[in-house]
Amino acid sequence: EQKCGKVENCPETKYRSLDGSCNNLKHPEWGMAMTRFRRLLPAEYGDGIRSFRRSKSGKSLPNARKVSETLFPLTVIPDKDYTLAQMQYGQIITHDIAQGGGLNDLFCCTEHLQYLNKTEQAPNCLPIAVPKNDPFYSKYDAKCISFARSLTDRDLNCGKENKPVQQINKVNSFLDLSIIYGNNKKVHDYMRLGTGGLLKTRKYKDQEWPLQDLNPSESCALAKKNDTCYYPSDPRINQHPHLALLHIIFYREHNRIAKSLAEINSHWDDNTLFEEARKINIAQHQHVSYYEWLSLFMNVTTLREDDPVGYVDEYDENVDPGVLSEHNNAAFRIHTQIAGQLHLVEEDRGVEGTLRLSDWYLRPYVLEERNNFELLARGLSTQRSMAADVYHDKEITHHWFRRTSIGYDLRAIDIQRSRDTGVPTYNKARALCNLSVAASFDKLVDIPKHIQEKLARLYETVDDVGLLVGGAVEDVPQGYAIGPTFQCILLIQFGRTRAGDRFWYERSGETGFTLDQLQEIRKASFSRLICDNAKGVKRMQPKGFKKLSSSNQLVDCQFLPSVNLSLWKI
Ligand code: HEM
Repeated sequence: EQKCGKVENCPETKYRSLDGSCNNLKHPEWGMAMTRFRRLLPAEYGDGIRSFRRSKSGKSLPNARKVSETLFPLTVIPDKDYTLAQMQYGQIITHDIAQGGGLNDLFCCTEHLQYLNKTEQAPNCLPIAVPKNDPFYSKYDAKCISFARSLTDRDLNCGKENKPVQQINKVNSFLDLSIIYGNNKKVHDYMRLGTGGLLKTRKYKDQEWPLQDLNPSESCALAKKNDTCYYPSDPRINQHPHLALLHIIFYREHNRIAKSLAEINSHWDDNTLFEEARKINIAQHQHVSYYEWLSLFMNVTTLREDDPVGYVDEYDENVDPGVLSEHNNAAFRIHTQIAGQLHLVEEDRGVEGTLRLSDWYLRPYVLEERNNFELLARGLSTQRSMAADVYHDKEITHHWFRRTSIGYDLRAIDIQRSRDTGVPTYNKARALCNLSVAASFDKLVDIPKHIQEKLARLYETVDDVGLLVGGAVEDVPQGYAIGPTFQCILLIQFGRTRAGDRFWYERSGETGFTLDQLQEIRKASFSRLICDNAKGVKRMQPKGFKKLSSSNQLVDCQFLPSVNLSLWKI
């Protein structure tokens, strides 16, 4: 059954599948959608199988909301170098390779975080307090818990009963723009126009927009019935305006490439045009992700050389690209750089207005009003992201989904989610990374003293601190966005994501490009993507993830390197 990743036969094709199956011909299920997250370390559950991790002495760990409030206070400090685009591209990468959420019975408890300030304890739902007399309790608790209970270990764990539960990644683990193309045929086919290699789009104000979701439900909190909400090629597309904006950039980029290819190769049929455009779109995205984004973010010299010329053939069929739980449920949950106010920025880079993030969760239609799309696109690459530190914006730690509920704390959800998913302790991850293991709070060498003291007040022993919490409070070395433990995990993950992808864009052979084409792909940049797909943006700085400066000044879009598609002429 697909859920457990069984693939019978792999078709012969030079293009990627949608669900990631058959990328690896020896292990066709590796990296496939609806298969289990991988682990570096054994899961740590309270009962060894599925319940929240507990303290070493067997007690509940400190309340997640309390941990969030104590360790991740509210302050707005802009980053010195990065633009908000740097943060936003990170969310695109995350969504491209992982979608977790809950399939184990404690997931529902995480949903109750909004009640954390109340004191009564919910049965079956230990660390979360939900008042029984609250209407939400019966609605959610009963529904959730009974759903969860109806799942057997078999459902949860691909038939491996009585083994520690492993959560399922609903999307494929490859960096392949599945957020745009879908992870399954049904979604994919719905979006294909069937001619010219194009994706279906809606024309409005002389621009192309994604299809409207005709049955919007939980994925959208519409103000008025007919307001636009986008068809969920990825269910998270509507989450907030900047995320939807980058989705649209990639949609338009696909059609832009397909139209050019159709002019160059008029004999190509719909499918060839579609697959070749998809392949180029994905290649550019992989290039921006690794060379422009990841290299900014952390020291990737151990991951690859800076500026390769020629092919990079590192594919290894023994490398499993499946997303790691330690990555998805701890190290990569980098929510500290999120900004609560989104600037609307004019062509001269003056700020014309601001959108409050929590006003616009699940209301993407704001992009289509006035010229907001362009104003927000410029804002993304002009406004600075929040600093990579312990401080978080209250839009995310108090008001997440404020308009549809009383407001969640995303950081508390992260903390709870990592306990849900059996993520191991900080010390165990440090040992795995060959970093020092602390015998007491004051021996946490990468964590500042004042935070060591807070940890000591929250936890019984240093061995109770989870990877997500310990890693997120480490000192961040100058020029990086995360501390050494998270860097170690990300290096493992992104090393596997590349070396485990048979279709990696820098490879030679029939899945790759000609050398000349590859050198063209290497001209792709975030700024060029914006220039080509946000019509009203006429000037961008070459490095869109970095703030404007004397060495990164605005230039006319035409002067930014671009990929010459005429090299695809056959
Ligand atoms: C405005 C920006 C962002 C918002 C509003 C946001 C919000 C969220 C939400 C609501 C979740 C689900 C939490 C749960 O139920 O477990 C989540 C998960 C996650 N986020 Fe973010 N996030 C943002 C940016 C980022 C960035 C920049 C990164 C990394 C660089 C990131 C990494 C992750 C990861 C790895 C997950 C787990 C994914 C999954 O399993 O589905 N997020 N985020």
